Amino acid sequence: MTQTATTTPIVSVRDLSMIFPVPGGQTVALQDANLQIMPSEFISLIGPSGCGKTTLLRLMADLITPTGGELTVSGGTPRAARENRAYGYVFQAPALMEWRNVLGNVKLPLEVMNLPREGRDARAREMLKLVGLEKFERSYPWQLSGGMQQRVSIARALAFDPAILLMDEPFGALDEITRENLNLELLRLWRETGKTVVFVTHSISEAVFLSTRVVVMTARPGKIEGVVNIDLPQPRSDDSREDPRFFEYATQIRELLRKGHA
Ligand SMILES: Nc1ncnc2c1ncn2[C@@H]1O[C@H](COP(=O)(O)OP(=O)(O)OP(=O)(O)O)[C@@H](O)[C@H]1O
Repeated sequence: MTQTATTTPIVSVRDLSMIFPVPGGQTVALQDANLQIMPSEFISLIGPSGCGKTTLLRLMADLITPTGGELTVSGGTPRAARENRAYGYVFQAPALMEWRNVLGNVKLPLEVMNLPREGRDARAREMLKLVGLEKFERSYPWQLSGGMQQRVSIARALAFDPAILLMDEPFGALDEITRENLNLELLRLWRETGKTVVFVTHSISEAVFLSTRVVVMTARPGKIEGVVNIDLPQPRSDDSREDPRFFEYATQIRELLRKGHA
């Protein structure tokens, strides 16, 4: 039984396409993508602007419907997965409600989902502890740094215990040091929770550092150019960045990006 659980993909993408009609034509945002994501993997999607990274994430989250191919999540439709609260979504901007304090923001999805009132505070506090913000539950978003705000939005995304965390360039707007710290925190959180993470980034080093596999995408049409297994030891640490293989993986990804560009 355990074996079945570990060999069945949590996300299965087969010949998936997304074509948007645009004035005077169409945009092929994603063409014939194939990808199998196993439970508890950390997958990064990397590629130039317009290669379909966000489109792929939005398809998985059932925010848009594919124009071709097949996509299953936990063996069912993306809609069923959404209804089963399989997804937590983290955007580039933290998108917190300014008039709610930190606890109120993290509790929001639990209120929207109509979860029992008694459990909401406890659950929100638990998530704040997980992201190291338990002392800030009464603060308002404007009182927090950008990195702290993004941690609140991660806690919010985790509040109803989704199996899959979809993250669309969550650290793109942060300075390098804050970003590296949050990378380490995210990995700790990933190890502790066993979530499957699908993470969009423009940074090759961020993708190598975080991921078990990196999906390299190219634009016009948006497609998957290749997938690179990142076989660096776990848990990753600052030392991982000094590992000679780190540079080899980065070079491999850069070459795939160049190939797609050419
Ligand atoms: N709703 C839409 N209607 C029309 N075109 C769209 C729509 N959504 C995305 N596109 C187009 O599809 C292509 C892929 O977009 P997508 O946002 O997935 O790219 P991306 O790789 O996430 O880019 P970025 O790195 O800039 O966020 C782009 O050419 C984009 O303009």
